[in-house]
Amino acid sequence: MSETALNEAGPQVLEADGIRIEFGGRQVLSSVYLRVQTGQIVGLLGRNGSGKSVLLQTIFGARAVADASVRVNGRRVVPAFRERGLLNYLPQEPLLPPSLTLARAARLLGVDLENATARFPELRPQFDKRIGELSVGSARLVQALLLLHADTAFSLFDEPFSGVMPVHVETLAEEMQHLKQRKGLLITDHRYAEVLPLCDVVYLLHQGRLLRLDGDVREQLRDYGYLAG
Ligand SMILES: Nc1ncnc2c1ncn2[C@@H]1O[C@H](COP(=O)(O)OP(=O)(O)OP(=O)(O)O)[C@@H](O)[C@H]1O
Repeated sequence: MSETALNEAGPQVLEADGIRIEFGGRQVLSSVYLRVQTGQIVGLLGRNGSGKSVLLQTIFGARAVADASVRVNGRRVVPAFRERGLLNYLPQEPLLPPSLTLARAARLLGVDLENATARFPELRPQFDKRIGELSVGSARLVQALLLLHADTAFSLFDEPFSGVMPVHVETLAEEMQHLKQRKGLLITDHRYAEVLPLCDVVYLLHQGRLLRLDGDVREQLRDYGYLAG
């Protein structure tokens, strides 16, 4: 296991701080602060276009932002993806090349495919298939599972449940719940009914500000117009 993921001294804390982004004079993120630690699942909700993907890209380091501070245990790590074993990121778009077989993709990511798919017997006959040959939902599921099982302290997931059938969404959610014993997960997905029960902390991006929701989360989601009233 990598040095970052294996820390007997206590949880790893990933923080993003002072993230400000504007496009064409429109402030999408204004001075956002977000925290996730190993052992936690953190949910990031927000209306379409509120800036969830932009925030994940910025934390990962795929989007350069002036003055953005991303820290692990207080140490600045920008771009974070360069830090070995720190984090991986499932974008909204397909991540892995369609020409790779599942088996090869797993090997490249250092993941034991048998173990990663143990709860999904339907995937077993597909190990030698190329990712491009899988159905859209199966490809999404496989990519989420591989990143979840990869040896990083954190995983950032942008819509991991998108296109995945309900029975697999439930099992993937259970898998996330199980894997958080050794990781911190930051998840954004509009399937809030599946996301909310998973989360230790819920943030809502609303008009450029990131609000940490405590108390009756659903009521606040209604108040801010994310859910119908
Ligand atoms: N490169 C860019 N140039 C201009 N505007 C951009 C760019 N990238 C993102 N935006 C804008 O930033 C805003 C936030 O986009 P983002 O994709 O982060 O939203 P989101 O919350 O993930 O939305 P969704 O729920 O629809 O996935 C949107 O208004 C989008 O149009």
